[in-house]
Amino acid sequence: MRTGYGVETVRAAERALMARLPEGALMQRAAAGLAAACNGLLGRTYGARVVLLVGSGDNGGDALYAGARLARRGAGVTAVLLAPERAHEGGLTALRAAGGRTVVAPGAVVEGVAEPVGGIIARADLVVDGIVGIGGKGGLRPAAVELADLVREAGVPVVAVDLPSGVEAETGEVAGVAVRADATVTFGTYKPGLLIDPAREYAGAVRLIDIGLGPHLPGGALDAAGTGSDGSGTGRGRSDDGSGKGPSPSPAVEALQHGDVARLLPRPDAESDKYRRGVVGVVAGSARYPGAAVLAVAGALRSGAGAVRYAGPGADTVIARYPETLVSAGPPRKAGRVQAWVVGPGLGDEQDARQAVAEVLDSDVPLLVDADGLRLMDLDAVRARTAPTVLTPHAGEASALLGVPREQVEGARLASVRDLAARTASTVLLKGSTTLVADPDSSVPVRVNATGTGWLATAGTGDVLSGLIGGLLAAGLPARDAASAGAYVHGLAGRLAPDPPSATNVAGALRHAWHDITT
Ligand SMILES: NC(=O)C1=CN([C@@H]2O[C@H](COP(=O)(O)OP(=O)(O)OC[C@H]3O[C@@H](n4cnc5c(N)ncnc54)[C@H](O)[C@@H]3O)[C@@H](O)[C@H]2O)[C@@H](O)CC1
Ligand SMILES: Nc1ncnc2c1ncn2[C@@H]1O[C@H](COP(=O)(O)OP(=O)(O)O)[C@@H](O)[C@H]1O
Ligand SMILES: [K+]
Repeated sequence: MRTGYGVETVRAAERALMARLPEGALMQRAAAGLAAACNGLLGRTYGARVVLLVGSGDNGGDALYAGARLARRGAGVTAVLLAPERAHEGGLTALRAAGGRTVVAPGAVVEGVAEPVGGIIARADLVVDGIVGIGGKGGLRPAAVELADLVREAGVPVVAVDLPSGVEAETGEVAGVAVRADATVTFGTYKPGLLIDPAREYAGAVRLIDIGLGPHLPGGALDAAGTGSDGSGTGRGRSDDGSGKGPSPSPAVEALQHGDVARLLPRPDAESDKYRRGVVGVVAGSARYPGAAVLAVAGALRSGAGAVRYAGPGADTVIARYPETLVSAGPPRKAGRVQAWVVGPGLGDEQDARQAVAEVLDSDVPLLVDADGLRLMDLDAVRARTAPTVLTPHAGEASALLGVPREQVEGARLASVRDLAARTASTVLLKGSTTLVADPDSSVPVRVNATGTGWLATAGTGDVLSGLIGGLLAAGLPARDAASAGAYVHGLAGRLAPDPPSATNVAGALRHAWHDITT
């Protein structure tokens, strides 16, 4: 499991660790890791031109100490200081002692002459962004914006220290201008902003440097065990990471890895039969959108469930394509027993569709609602359900449910998915550039999916995902595990399918993804 912690949690862990170490030792570990990463990116450090962008906090300190290390290996290092009188003193001394030089940033409010740094940046082989790290508040200040603009115009390689300056560590939001990095060297743990778009996109390739923080982070042992079970960290009433009220007892976000998903995916044993393995019922498709029925069934058939029932107007189309499906043309209540329902893809908005959604909402088995189902569902009925409910909106559907503009959902994905999960008392999977899965209990970490690809943004792939997750629910996975494992397998299938994939290709590639994960 890959975990991301909020700022207060990171700071508390750092305090605990620092209390056991000599003064400055932690920053030296960070700087050593940063310098090693820069050496790797430069290829040849001797004679390379390195520019450090140095803010007034410890993030700048990391950059200065790493710059000193690079200078000792023969790099020509220039530090551009945003606040010369507040720059990290020890770092400045170390850099100067190693032969590095300093200049004052344009826009820096200081006595002395600001030097034109555009040329220095444009000629750099590498820019090290140490403007601001986890201490950043709000959008970048004007002098920092000016530097970020110069770096963007120069188009030179950038490595960000801990985080690209200007992105929100806590949320992945980006308020205004931020530095775009080719790589980010982060310390001790991932931060949510490194895993969630839009910030994730600014970070480039992320490298985690171990500075010994692990044992001081809450929930670390549990996460390392990779149990993936629901309820980790529950019941301890964490304060929300954005509140600044103190560290939380669990990670803010976590991302499943291959091993975690392998442990979650259903596996038949000697006593299995098709009913024990789980039967998933699919209510999808309409005269207008018959393909959605086929695609949702395609996903369900590759989910590891024992059988797939289909109920609705697409029965003939489905059986023609997948003879292994148990089909009926009537309403869900007449389809026979299932262990989970999927409702919504391509359902249209006829009266029959509305009635079908109401019927499955009324059932006492796990339910996934997608697409048209999200428009047709009665919110009170959703909240009143006794069995788990999974909602799978894209940003547009989430914006309609939340009553906010779509851009707001896309700009604040973490807050949006948490809000929707709390309001609907459901597990919510928010689709898009970063797929997030939130539990209705806000103390449970939000799962971030790491496997997707932009190629999945093609018609019908969401239908496949619905069927897949529904099958995992029928096989007995808890809602959060079914949704996040489903997103993982689906994202991997998107990558394994030939470019550019169609939804049918993605459904076909699910078995390759499954094989890749479990063997
Ligand atoms: N605390 C520790 O033990 C360690 C911290 N490390 C580094 O220290 C960083 C955190 O250091 P700090 O707490 O000093 O905070 P930062 O250096 O991240 O930022 C604080 C400084 O940035 C300025 N600032 C805040 N918001 C800004 C904005 N929007 N635009 C421009 N300037 C802004 C503030 O005036 C303040 O001086 C981490 O990100 C990491 O790089 C590492 O050295 C590892 C060890
Ligand atoms: N930019 C993107 N990067 C990665 N995955 C994406 C992106 N945009 C969409 N997706 C994924 O593609 C799928 C599209 O689902 P959806 O929007 O419901 O489409 P449809 O209704 O046509 O099936 C989802 O799995 C979603 O997460
Ligand atoms: K930074």
